[in-house]
This record gives sequence, structure tokens and C-alpha cells, in this order.
Amino acid sequence: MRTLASLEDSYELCRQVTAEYAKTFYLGTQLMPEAKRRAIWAIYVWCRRTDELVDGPMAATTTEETLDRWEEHLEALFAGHPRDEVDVALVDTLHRFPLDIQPFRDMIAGQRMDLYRNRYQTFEELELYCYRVAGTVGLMSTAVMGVEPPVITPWNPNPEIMIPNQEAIALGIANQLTNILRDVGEDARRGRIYLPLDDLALFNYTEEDLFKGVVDERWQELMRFEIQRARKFYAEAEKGISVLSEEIRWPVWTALVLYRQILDEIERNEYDVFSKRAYVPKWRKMMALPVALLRAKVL
Ligand SMILES: CC(C)=CCC/C(C)=C/CC/C(C)=C/CC/C(C)=C/[C@@H]1[C@@H](COP(=O)(O)OP(=O)(O)O)[C@]1(C)CC/C=C(\C)CC/C=C(\C)CCC=C(C)C
Ligand SMILES: [Mn+2]
Repeated sequence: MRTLASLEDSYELCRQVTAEYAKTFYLGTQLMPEAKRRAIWAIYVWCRRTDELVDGPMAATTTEETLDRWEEHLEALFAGHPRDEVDVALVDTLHRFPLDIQPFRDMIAGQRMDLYRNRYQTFEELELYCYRVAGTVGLMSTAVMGVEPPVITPWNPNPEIMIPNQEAIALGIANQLTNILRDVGEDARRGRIYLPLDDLALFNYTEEDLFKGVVDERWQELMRFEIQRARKFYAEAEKGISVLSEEIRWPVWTALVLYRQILDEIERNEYDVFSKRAYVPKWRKMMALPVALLRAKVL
């Protein structure tokens, strides 16, 4: 069988894709030890490819069968059989880290929802979607990043190792909710509303108002409500960072703080997400780094 790519070339390709498409995550990985950041790059590429099946240039040709084939491709990867040059790095990552296939399957299930669904009635329905496309990323990342070994004492010789899965899921959901709030206008132009219809009704705001991009007191109240809920998921995630490995805490704090800043920008824009895309200026991102370092070292 012809060599698809050397392992080094495969990881380098994953690094280039991550650096190109995910500046914030890439910055976070730069603060990680070599073996772990390479693994995150390989996982990022798989996640990006999965998302682009439904969200990228090829989306129009994607069907349930496309996702079925992608799931078969995933099974091959977990069986140790790469099919293209970026697969080589992920197969190596799967051998090095205790990654379970279920979060990968769940992300594909999330992309299936994007195929046939463009409204969410309740927050519970939206939360399932956010778990599938983003909470799963938290589980994948935590499996690579690892946790600080618990302190062994004479009175506690076999301390339980706490894996912060719920908190990792919470960060993924917080990121996805942030993404949804930032992209309300863009998604509406594609006929898609992720905000729960029950929430719109709570503030007497209609789908028609949203498609017209109406920004009034009703909309601002609704957005305050949504942002407050997203911040609760960030707060939940913060509790889990303290048990991550020491050298990992800074990059994760950085990823959390930088993504959460998007909510601050939406507030600065007075919740007008229709004519302004919330964007965190570089200088604000840079200011967040020492804050994240302090949180990682002290808390
Ligand atoms: C620093 C670090 C470990 C980051 C993880 C990097 C990684 C593997 C990211 C994958 C992201 C991705 C492409 C997922 C596919 C589905 C998707 C697009 C999800 C949405 C991401 C938005 O990506 P992007 O910003 O590129 O979107 P736009 O194109 O700009 O619209 C999501 C919002 C989900 C992102 C979810 C995470 C990064 C999970 C973070 C959680 C952890 C790192 C766990 C931390 C552990 C604890 C205990 C808190
Ligand atoms: Mn998507």
C-alpha cells in the first residue's frame, strides 16, 4: 500500500489547517506541550472536516448517506486504518491518548441535526445539539490534555482521579452558544434560527422580527437572557479547569477567556448582531493572556 504521508508531514498539515482556520484555538495549543498540541491539531482537523460536511462549501451535496460514509471512515480510523494524509496523524493520536469513539459519533449526530433541522422549540433541544457539535470537542480535548495527578496521603492512599467531563462539555456548550449568538444574522440569512422559539415568545419577539433584524427593547432583553445563560456554562467550565494538568490550564483558560470575550463585544454592540459581527480586537485578546495565566497559576 502506498504511504499516504509521513507522520511528521501529517501533523504539519494538521498544524497548518489549525493555524489557518482557528486562530484562537491555535494560540491556545501553542502554550501546550508538543505531544498534546499535535494531538489537538489532529482532532481539530477531524472536527473541521466533520463540520464542513454540513457547514462548508460542499454542504449542498451532503446527504444522510454522506454522513453514513463519514461514520464508516471514522470506524476505519479507530481500527487503525488511515485513508488520507491527515488521517495518519489522527490514527497516531488515537494510539497515544485514551480517546473514545462515542464523542466523535455524537458530533456526526449533531451534524445530522443540521441536515434536517433549522428550528429549536426548547432550550433542552438546543442543548442536545450544542452537546453534540461542541460538548463532544470538550470530551475529546480533555482525553488528550489529562488531569493533575491527585495528592496521595497516608489517610487517602488511593485518591479518586476526577475527570472533569461535565465541565469540559460545559465549555463546549458555552462556546457553541456564543457562536450561535454571534451568528444570529448570518444563520437567519440561511433560514436557520438556533435560538429556542420558546425564548423568542417569552419576550414577544417573533421569527419575522428576527428575519427583519429588528433590534428593540424586546430583542435586547432576549439577548441579555441568552448571554446570561451562556455565561453560566462558562462558570460551570471554570470549575473543571483547576484539575487539569498544570501546563494545560493556561491554554484552556486562554481559549475560555478569548471565546467569552465575544459576549462582551455583543454587549458593546448593544446586541445588534444583524449589522455588526461581534469581533474581539487583537489588543483585547492580548490583554486576556496574562489574565488567563494568572487564573491558571493561582486558581
Ligand atoms: C485549546 C483547545 C484544547 C481547543 C480545542 C480545539 C478543538 C479540537 C476545536 C474543534 C473545533 C471544531 C472545528 C469543532 C467542529 C464543530 C464546531 C465548528 C464547533 C464549534 C466551534 C467553533 O469553531 P469556530 O470558532 O471555528 O467556528 P466559526 O467557524 O468561527 O463559526 C465550536 C464553537 C465548538 C468549540 C468547542 C471547543 C473548542 C471545546 C472546548 C473545550 C475544551 C478545550 C475542554 C476544556 C476542559 C475543561 C475541563 C473546561
Ligand atoms: Mn457548523
